[in-house]
Amino acid sequence: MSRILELEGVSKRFGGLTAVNEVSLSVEEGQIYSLIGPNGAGKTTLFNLISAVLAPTSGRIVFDGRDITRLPTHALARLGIARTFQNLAVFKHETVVNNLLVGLHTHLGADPISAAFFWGRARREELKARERVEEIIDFLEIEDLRDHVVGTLSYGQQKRVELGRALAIGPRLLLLDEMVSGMNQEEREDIARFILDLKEELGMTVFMVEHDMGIVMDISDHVCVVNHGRKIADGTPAEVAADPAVIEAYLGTKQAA
Ligand SMILES: Nc1ncnc2c1ncn2[C@@H]1O[C@H](COP(=O)(O)OP(=O)(O)OP(=O)(O)O)[C@@H](O)[C@H]1O
Repeated sequence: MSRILELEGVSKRFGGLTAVNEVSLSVEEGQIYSLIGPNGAGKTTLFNLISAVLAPTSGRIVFDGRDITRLPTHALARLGIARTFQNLAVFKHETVVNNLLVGLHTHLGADPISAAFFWGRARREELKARERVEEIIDFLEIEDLRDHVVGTLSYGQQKRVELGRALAIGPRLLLLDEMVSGMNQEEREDIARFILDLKEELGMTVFMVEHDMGIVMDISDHVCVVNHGRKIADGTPAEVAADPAVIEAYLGTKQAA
C-alpha cells in the first residue's frame, strides 16, 4: 500500500490560540481513516486544512506525492479529493438527479461558451456525466428518489444525496465531515455500509471526522486521536481504545467514548 495523504508538522493558529499543533499523520491508499477527539480538540480545523478551506500557519500537506498545502479548494477536486460538509450542502429546490449533475459539472468545468463552440465534445461529456450519475444513483440505492426535489426528502436521504455529489467527481480520496450526525440508527448503518463498499468495491480512500464511536470502531482501519490540537495516539481501533492517553482525554473532559 502507498501513502496517499501525508501531513507533516501541520499547525493552525487563530490569534493566540493554537487549534492544531504540529500534527503529522499518514493515510494509506484504500484505508478508512478516522479522526476523533473530544469537543474543541481541533478535528474540524484539521479537516478544513486538508480540504483547503483553511491554510495552515505552518507545516506541509502532501497528496499522492504532491504538495497541496497552498492549493485552492477547487484545485483539490481536480486532483481527486472530494468532501462533504457538516451542514448539508445540497440544492434543496433541485431534484436528486440535478444535484448530482451539478456536482459533476463543477468537476468537469464545462462553461457555456466552450460548450457552444465544441458542442460535440460537450454533448459527449454530458452523456458521460449522465452515465456516471446513474452509477451513483444505483450505488447509493436512491433510484426511487431520483426525480424528487431534495428539500422534500428526509435528512438521512439528503445526506445520501450529498454523499452522491461528492462521489460525482470520482474521487480517490473522500473526506467525510461527521457524516452520520443527526441520523437515526438505520440511516447510520446504511451510511456505514456505503463507506465500506466505497473502500471494498471501488478501492477509495476515506478520511473521516466522526463522533459516532460505534461506526469509528466498526469500520475504520486506522484511527487518529487529537486533543487540545495535538495528536495523542494513532493505530488500529483496538489499539487506540486501549491507549491510556485516549481514555484520559475522553474521561478527563467528561465525554462519552
Ligand atoms: N475560526 C476560528 N477562530 C478562532 N478560533 C477557532 C476558529 N475555529 C476553531 N477555533 C477554535 O479552535 C479550537 C478547535 O476547534 P475545532 O472546531 O477544530 O474542534 P473540534 O475538535 O472540531 O470540535 P467539535 O468536536 O466540537 O466540533 C477550539 O478552541 C475552537 O474554539
